[in-house]
Amino acid sequence: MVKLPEFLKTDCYVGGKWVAASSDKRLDVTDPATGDVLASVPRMGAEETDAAIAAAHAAFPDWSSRTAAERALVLQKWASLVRAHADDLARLMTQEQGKPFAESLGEIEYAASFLSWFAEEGRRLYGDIIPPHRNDARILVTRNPLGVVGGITPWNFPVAMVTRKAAPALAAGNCMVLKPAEATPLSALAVAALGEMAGLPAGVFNVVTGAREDAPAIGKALVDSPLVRKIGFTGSTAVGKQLMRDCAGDLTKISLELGGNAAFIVFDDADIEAALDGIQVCKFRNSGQTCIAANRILVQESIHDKFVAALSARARQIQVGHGLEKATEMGPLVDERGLEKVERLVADATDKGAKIHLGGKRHEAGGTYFQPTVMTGVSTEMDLAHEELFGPVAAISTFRDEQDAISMANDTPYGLAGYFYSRDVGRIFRVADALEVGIVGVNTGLISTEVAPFGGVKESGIGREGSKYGIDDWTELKYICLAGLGAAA
Ligand SMILES: NC(=O)C1=CN([C@@H]2O[C@H](COP(=O)(O)OP(=O)(O)OC[C@H]3O[C@@H](n4cnc5c(N)ncnc54)[C@H](O)[C@@H]3O)[C@@H](O)[C@H]2O)C=CC1
Ligand SMILES: O=C(O)[C@H](O)CS(=O)(=O)O
Repeated sequence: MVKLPEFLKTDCYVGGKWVAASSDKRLDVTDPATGDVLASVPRMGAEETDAAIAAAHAAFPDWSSRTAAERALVLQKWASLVRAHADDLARLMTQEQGKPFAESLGEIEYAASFLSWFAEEGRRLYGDIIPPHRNDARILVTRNPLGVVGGITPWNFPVAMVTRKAAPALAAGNCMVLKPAEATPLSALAVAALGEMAGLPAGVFNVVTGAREDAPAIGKALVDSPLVRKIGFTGSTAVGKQLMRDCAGDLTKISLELGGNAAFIVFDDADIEAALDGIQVCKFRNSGQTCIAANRILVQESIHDKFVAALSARARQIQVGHGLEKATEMGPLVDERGLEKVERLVADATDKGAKIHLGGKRHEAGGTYFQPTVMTGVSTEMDLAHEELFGPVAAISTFRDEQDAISMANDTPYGLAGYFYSRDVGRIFRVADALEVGIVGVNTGLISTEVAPFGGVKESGIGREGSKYGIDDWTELKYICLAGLGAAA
């Protein structure tokens, strides 16, 4: 366990103070690999959330009136502190979320990159001066902060999803109340501690934690408050839709990064070894618990058997274990609920005719570990063709030709990411254009970067995070018609 007291926080961060719940109720945080209790955090609700909103509201005038360069200095300091504490943050993340230490380290750098990136994007929130419609006037357009904003984040990237929301929001001059996932609150509180060390003024960034059953009340307090102008959410499509319905009450803006059902297409002209490398990162990273994971693997008929054999041989080598063990390449699923979902989807598929080539069951290591799994003969009659697996299961189907692959890939209400491997340049442009997604990986399974717009279409979400586009949703335009200036001589 991380032993740096100024770093590991087990109370919530509200108005620049570390506080418990008014009820004193607390939630145990456990290591998914061992079931050991790591620490406990407050179980907050509407009352404490309202207090955090009030603190953010009180902090907004000063924070928003600072220059973008002054805010950037704090965010850059925050980024350097996150990087300076990468090992401890990564160790903490591995213990509360389960991913291998090397993946946690990678996520810490990814998280810091959002702070560095948006520190500078905040300094480029340029407006416009538009040629006026009358000659005694000037037209100005400015981009302004919203005020108090809310963030609700998931457990699968417990540090990067926090900074991917907080960095643009604060860089634009907003003040935030964040609710992290019940499974991984310690990572979010550690990020807040480093923000405090970086010089964030009291109330600019607030973190309220709670159990799963507290989430609706915290969410409702955020959505219903007339002071909260926007909610940024990453998580399941079901919860995202509910939040969007609730935001309609007083038209609170909302951006949604929701579930996916990514197709991973391997054409017969693909570099097979490269495609296998791509599946390694796009299917088995984070034990498959990412919304951009390869949920459906579509392999062209002529290379199917060779590909399945090669993939099974690779998957068989994956070292499963505790994320802090050096040899570990894949950790446990985050909780029993996630494990039962994977078991249900695998059983449904085999009942409907899918064939297991490798794995398919709980791992002999026990706990919430699941075996790296390779299944073939997957069809649209099976639930896992339509539902986010969020597990280390390579579900393979075959396709005849390019049009068949595109139709299968687009046959889903989701539209976050899609991947394909081909070395035919005409096919690359045709398929990239035809996939109904927000993100396309061509000859790669790893698309995550702070410089590119991350987000989905259809039922995978609204808005984009990261990139020069990622700050827009945390700002509002103002048009100023400056008239009475007299006509130019
Ligand atoms: N798109 C993505 O990155 C993610 C997708 N998922 C999908 O969602 C499934 C379930 O995972 P969960 O972690 O349970 O996702 P979830 O959507 O239930 O939780 C995500 C966040 O929303 C909060 N939340 C839950 N219900 C809420 C409510 N009524 N009001 C306000 N906040 C609420 C949770 O406490 C957490 O902080 C996964 O199996 C996966 O399919 C989950 C996490 C991330
Ligand atoms: O940036 C990423 O890699 C994703 O946000 C992680 S997830 O949303 O696919 O889980």
